[in-house]
Amino acid sequence: MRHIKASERLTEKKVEKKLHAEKKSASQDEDKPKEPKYGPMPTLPNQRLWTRGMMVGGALIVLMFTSGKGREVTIAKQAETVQHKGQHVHCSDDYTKELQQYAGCVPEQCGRVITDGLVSTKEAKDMLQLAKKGMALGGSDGGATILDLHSGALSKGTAFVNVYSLQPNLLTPQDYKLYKTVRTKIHHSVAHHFGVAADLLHLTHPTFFSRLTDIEAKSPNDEYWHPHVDKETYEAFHYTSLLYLNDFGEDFKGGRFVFVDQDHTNRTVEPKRGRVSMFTSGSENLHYVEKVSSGERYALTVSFTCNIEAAIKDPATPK
Ligand SMILES: O=C(O)CCC(=O)C(=O)O
Ligand SMILES: [Fe+2]
Repeated sequence: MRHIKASERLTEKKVEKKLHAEKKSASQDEDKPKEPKYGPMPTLPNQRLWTRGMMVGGALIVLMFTSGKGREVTIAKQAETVQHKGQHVHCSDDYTKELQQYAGCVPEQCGRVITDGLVSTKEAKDMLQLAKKGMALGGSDGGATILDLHSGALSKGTAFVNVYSLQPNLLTPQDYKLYKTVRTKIHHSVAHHFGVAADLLHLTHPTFFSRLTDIEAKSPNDEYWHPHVDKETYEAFHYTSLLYLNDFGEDFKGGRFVFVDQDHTNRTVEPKRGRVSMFTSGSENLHYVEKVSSGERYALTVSFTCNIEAAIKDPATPK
């Protein structure tokens, strides 16, 4: 067992409190008690009550079978500014095996947090330019182009090329600096919100820029809209974060991020430039991205692990 320092304990307590408070306010938002609209219910003779009850019950059953859709809640709209808005979600069993091995790092409190303002609009704009510069050297034939500045992988046609082989001096010293500044901010924010000491958390593969469009998929890599669990795709993942680089509804249509929750509720995040979404990577956070219907949607996926063997380094100037 790792000995948790008193100061860390305090931080964890605070985070726990914060997540509780956020959960409370989130559910309060969603389930505000309504004033009775039509005044008190009239009292009815027993028989009529029965018939009424049967009718209402029947209608409910029909509704359940015909709608089958559950409800939708928006966690963060593009037009609003949110600060650490999120929910607690009961952790899945996905981490049980690792709890001892990576004590103090593996999620024990699961959920998601969305925050604007951590990454400035200027930083997000500059990151977008960086993504565009790299992607100009390739691009998928289908709807999803990815650029991984750690490995150099870039979609081209229906396969991948290495941007550093194509252009060794692609990134300027300012580019490296910007990338590192932004990813360090996200790193500390993930650590803080999930109550983990930042040095126990490591950046992992794949961490990449994405550009999503409405172009028809040409390879399985282009099919970005399937519901999935990040930890099932990449075992080392413990925390996933996303930085959105442009705006839903303005730069592109469709492309909202959707958490598919066990309570038959889809909880949606609308991408907004500079918005960061962080969540635990297990099956408590099943999610998908809606198909983009027009425009180009840019984001950066930043992935974290507790397993130092799966750690990757920041991109650095070639020697
Ligand atoms: O771009 C997004 O909003 C999410 C992408 C995603 O689900 C992923 O990279 O695993
Ligand atoms: Fe994902």
